[in-house]
Amino acid sequence: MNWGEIRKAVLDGKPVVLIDEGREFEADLVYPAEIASSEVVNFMLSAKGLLCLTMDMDEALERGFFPLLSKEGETNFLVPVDYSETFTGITAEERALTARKIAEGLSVKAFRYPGHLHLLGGVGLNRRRGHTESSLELMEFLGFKRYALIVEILDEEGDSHNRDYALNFAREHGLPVLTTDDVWKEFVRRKQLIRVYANARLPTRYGEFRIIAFDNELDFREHVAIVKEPYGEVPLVRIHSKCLTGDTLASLKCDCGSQLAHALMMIAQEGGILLYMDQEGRGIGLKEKIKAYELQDKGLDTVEANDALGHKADERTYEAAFQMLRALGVSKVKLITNNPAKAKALEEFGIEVVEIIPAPGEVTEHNRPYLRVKAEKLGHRLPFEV
Ligand SMILES: Nc1nc2c(ncn2[C@@H]2O[C@H](COP(=O)(O)OP(=O)(O)OP(=O)(O)O)[C@@H](O)[C@H]2O)c(=O)[nH]1
Ligand SMILES: [Mg+2]
Ligand SMILES: [Mg+2]
Ligand SMILES: [Zn+2]
Repeated sequence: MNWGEIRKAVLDGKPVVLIDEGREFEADLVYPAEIASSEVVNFMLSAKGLLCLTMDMDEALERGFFPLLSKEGETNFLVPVDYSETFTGITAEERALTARKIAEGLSVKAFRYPGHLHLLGGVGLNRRRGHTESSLELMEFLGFKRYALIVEILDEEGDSHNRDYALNFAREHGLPVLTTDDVWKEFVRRKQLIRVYANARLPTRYGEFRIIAFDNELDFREHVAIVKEPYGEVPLVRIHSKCLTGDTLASLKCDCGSQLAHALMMIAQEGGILLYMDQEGRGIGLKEKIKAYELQDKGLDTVEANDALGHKADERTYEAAFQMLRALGVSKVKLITNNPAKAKALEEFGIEVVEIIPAPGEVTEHNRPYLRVKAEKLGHRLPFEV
């Protein structure tokens, strides 16, 4: 279903089933508060979770609603309310009325508290990837105000983490289904949160570049671009993940340092862009990478070591790389990589990968087993024998 079709279903009284795949595996029903009706609220209550109204936290505070203490990253509840002209506030009809009144933008003075409609404050999908934040973006994508009613779907046993039950529930009632990942991807496409902050000359051994730093409200990390102009309509692009040991300390355990040098040389000659991504250790961070090295010293390979530490083999994502390219006005690339996942990720966001150019790295006695594992387990296409 596209956004227009989902909007139609919603206007028809069908809440969206929003599945939190990968995070909590929870499914919530989500519905625009501004058009909440007695019927829809009554139906949502049949899902058995906690019916809440979500709104942007900043706005909730401005309007005088009271936040409850919550730990960093946890659900941000506010004191529940009833619209002042309700009787008890508990009925489906009265909760729907309270929801619509909140969506009208009335201040806290128009409500009694504590009441029967729980409130959740969203802190922005870039800061927290929960149902609360996702529901608010979803409202916006569907053309509604940023207030949603949400409720978890519990199964026969009362469990909230039953994906099949939720899908069945959706089918039975003809409800649209989305994942929080769908919402996140659309968010990344629609909202440009990375902007050029500084652009300076950077002469190097490989040639004369410019280095570009960004204001990054998407993942808040310090990625940079090293650019050689002119780079034309379809620039040569290398997305290089940080490797302190390989890039800076000349480690021979991996091929990163030599790949970086090679890419910079190519870009110096032809023009292009190197995105230097703050994604140390395939996204697990330096400390964890060194822990993984410790396990590799004991005989595990790079994938097994990540696994033993409870990490995915590769935890990188490329939303930031995509938005950096967009900030630089690039929509088509010739990508220097052996890793098909990078090309696939860019294409998902609408960047056209016109050509994939192999990224040769130096093979040493120390990195040969590592490169073999990357080819065998991580799908890398190596332009040389290992
Ligand atoms: N977790 C973990 N990360 C590693 C290990 N060895 C190298 N890395 C990291 O792997 C990443 C390699 O980045 P890239 O060279 O950009 O990516 P790639 O997947 O090799 O893909 P291409 O080089 O483009 O073919 C860097 O972040 C390194 O820090 C290891 O043994 N364990
Ligand atoms: Mg939840
Ligand atoms: Mg590499
Ligand atoms: Zn490396």
